[in-house]
Amino acid sequence: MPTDYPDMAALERVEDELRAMPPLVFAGEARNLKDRLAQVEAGNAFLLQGGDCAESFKEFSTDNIRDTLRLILQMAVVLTFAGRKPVVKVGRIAGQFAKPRSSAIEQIGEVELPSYRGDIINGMGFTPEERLPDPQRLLKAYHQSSATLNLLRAFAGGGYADLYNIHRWTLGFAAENAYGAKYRDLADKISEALAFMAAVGVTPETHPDLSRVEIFTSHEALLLNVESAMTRLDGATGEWFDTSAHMLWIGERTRQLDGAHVDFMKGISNPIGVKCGPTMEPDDLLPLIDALNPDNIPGRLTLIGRFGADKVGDRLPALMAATKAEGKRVIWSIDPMHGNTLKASTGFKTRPFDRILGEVRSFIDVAEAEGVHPGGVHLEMTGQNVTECLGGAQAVTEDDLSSRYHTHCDPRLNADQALELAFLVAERLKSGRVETSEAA
Ligand SMILES: O=C[C@H](O)[C@H](O)COP(=O)(O)O
Ligand SMILES: C=C(OP(=O)(O)O)C(=O)O
Ligand SMILES: [Mn+2]
Repeated sequence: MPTDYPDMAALERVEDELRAMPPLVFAGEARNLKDRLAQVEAGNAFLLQGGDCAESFKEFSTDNIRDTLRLILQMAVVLTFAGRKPVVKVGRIAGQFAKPRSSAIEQIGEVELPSYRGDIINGMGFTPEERLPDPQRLLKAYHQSSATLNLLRAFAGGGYADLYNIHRWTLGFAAENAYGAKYRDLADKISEALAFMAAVGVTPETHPDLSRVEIFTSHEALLLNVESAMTRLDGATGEWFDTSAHMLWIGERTRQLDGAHVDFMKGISNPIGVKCGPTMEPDDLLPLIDALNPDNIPGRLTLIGRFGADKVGDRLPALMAATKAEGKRVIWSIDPMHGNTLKASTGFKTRPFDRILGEVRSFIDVAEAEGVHPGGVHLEMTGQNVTECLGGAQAVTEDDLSSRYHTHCDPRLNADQALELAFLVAERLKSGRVETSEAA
């Protein structure tokens, strides 16, 4: 529970308001996601989870939401085509506002101020006023999440995500480079396949799923006062659901077995994730799994490794071997972002694309060696043409970082880099296709 609001009574009033707000998602939708994730656990599908590190009030716009969705759709098409498996699409979106920070204090020169903790708590500007927690921000984040979700639902079901529109998704800056061209080739092949299917009678009229997609939302369940205020009883089943998102995850800094975050997540029935960092041992992981998924329900629990390209090969095998040996029905996914952050000589927080890719590759290697399905990727990315991560086909350099560095917290892959990563993962999934489906 945050205690550093200047007016705690005002915070409590806002929490009461949130308790009275309509849910952002329904229990049935969260259950649907759990079913889709059970297919990932069984090795029959792949999880693509991605979006901003930190959503912000400033970057809230129709274009940003559309471009993030477009990128997710493009990546999903690439992964589906290669892997021949459905891709479960989960955005870090419509609620991903709160940030855990390494340090409670930020110092610039002689001045020390409380750190920025995400727009849902305080402001990014380096002034005492901005850094003061303001409860009204909780309501602003709720309403922004609601509008974001509304637009996502409209795009997902109202024609934009129609596979017959696949060529329209190529519009945008990513269209002009090597991976844009590769994407256009793929889109051509899919259009041909759709034309063939239409000729044999499979059309959106007979198969409405061809013209809509399922997109789910997720964020880190960091602010337990907010998550509790959004938790509702599902009358149909008597289960509690956190209705702020379909899926919630526990961050690397708050995954203590006897901690409040684990305790909260035990009580909700949404599908959940846990970040697994380089200090985690099998003896930490197994009790955590028992606490969070005591009935071993497939689709309930996703383990999101985030070790660093240099550590994943050392740290992951024992964890994967333990979950396999103990028959734990969990999904293994990889977040190749948070273990690969460094400070550029110019002072910007950044991540080299080759390390990000390296961690994904090692993850797939380890999973194959352990006979485990490499179930998914968890990415910080944006549909915008930002310069936050180094490298990629467009070779963003340290000097380029300052030109379009817009993130409110961690460096994100831009649309080019994310699409490139999807193609490279797709190639690996393609080559592992036979073994993976046998293992499933
Ligand atoms: O998104 C994750 C964390 O909030 C972030 O990596 C912490 O960054 P910091 O080390 O700059 O606080
Ligand atoms: C805080 C995050 O990651 P982690 O908990 O893995 O550091 C995040 O996903 O933004
Ligand atoms: Mn982050």
